[in-house]
Amino acid sequence: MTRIETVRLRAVLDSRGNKTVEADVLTESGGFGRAAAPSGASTGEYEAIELPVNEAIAAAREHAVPRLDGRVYAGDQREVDDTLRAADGTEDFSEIGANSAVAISMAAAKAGADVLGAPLYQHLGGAFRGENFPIPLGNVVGGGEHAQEATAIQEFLSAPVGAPSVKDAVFANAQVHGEIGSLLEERGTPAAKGDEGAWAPPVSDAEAFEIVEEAVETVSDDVGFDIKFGLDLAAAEVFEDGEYVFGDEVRSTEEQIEYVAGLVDEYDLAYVEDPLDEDAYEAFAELTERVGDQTLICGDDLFVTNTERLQEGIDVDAANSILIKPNQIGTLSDAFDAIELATRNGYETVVSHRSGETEDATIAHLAVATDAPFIKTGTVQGERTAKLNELIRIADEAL
Ligand SMILES: C=C(OP(=O)(O)O)C(=O)O
Ligand SMILES: [Mg+2]
Repeated sequence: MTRIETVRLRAVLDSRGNKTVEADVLTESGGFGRAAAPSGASTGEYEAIELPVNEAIAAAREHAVPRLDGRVYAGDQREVDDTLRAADGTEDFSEIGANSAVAISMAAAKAGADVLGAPLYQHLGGAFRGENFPIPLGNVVGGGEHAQEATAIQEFLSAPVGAPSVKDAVFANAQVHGEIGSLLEERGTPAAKGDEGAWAPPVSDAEAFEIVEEAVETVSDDVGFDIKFGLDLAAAEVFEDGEYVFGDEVRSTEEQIEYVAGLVDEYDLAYVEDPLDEDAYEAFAELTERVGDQTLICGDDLFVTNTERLQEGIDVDAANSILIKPNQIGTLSDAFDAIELATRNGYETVVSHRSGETEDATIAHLAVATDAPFIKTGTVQGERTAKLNELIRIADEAL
């Protein structure tokens, strides 16, 4: 049986060198699951609360663990996650921390899968899961909150939309990353890397567009399938007193809509995340009305994986896509609910990492389990390749 015997919590390192929560779930029959919480830097105002790690662990040990040990089945994800919510008692996990909650939720899912002898994506997706694989959106150039002295736009994302397989797509993104490294070297532009492993060169956004466009064209020609690119503008981070301040460029809301619509046309962008502020439902709707049939307009800080905020967006046609980050909302069940609501309403889902990550690969399984058309989980660097390589293994049935 999958009844939880013990939940263990500890602090481990994330990719930024910060502490994060890791959970082990052991079941009475010897099942085992381990998972760690990721952590954002450009966090949305409406996200569930990440507590300081020692506080989150102490609070979860006091309030959640006694309700789980010996009482709840790890294989019953809803029961695990309802128990976490009941133990917390707040809307936003401010008592036990969304970092403790999501680590326990994901570890329980893995323990449930272990007892069943099934891969995690199979346990989460069930027998009638579809057979699609997500297209990986790979961060290749970036700045914003993820790197100093780099682009004002947070992420330029390679989007290998024509790749014949997930493996081809993953390798193509890495090739685009490598090509950009060569282009920067040719230009004599020194470039560090940002938190997610993307190049973080000291260039303007306009220059970055030219470099990324050239790289995706070169690699697309080489591999023989279509590669586009997209953006995460993370606009809420630069919205100040009613204006969008991207480096030296300051724009009103109408100007920002005009600017982004122009970029979609000029670069045939496949994907545009958070082009406007996290409260700007109407402005989002205006942009979606203009270019939503040409590209994905995706809400990250806008929706924060929260069904209530997503429903508000659906009501006004604010976007046509949602980013899914389990730690934004606190449990896998909540993330599933957001995916289901999105899918029912014709929104595309993009399962996503955070800028602070660990080797945990749960999101690769979540994307496959839910038939998500996209996954955003970086391009290179160990904590990113952990998810990408897991996707390749899933496709290869090699788990
Ligand atoms: C992954 C992102 O960054 P962070 O985790 O810093 O929110 C994002 O904004 O989509
Ligand atoms: Mg984002």
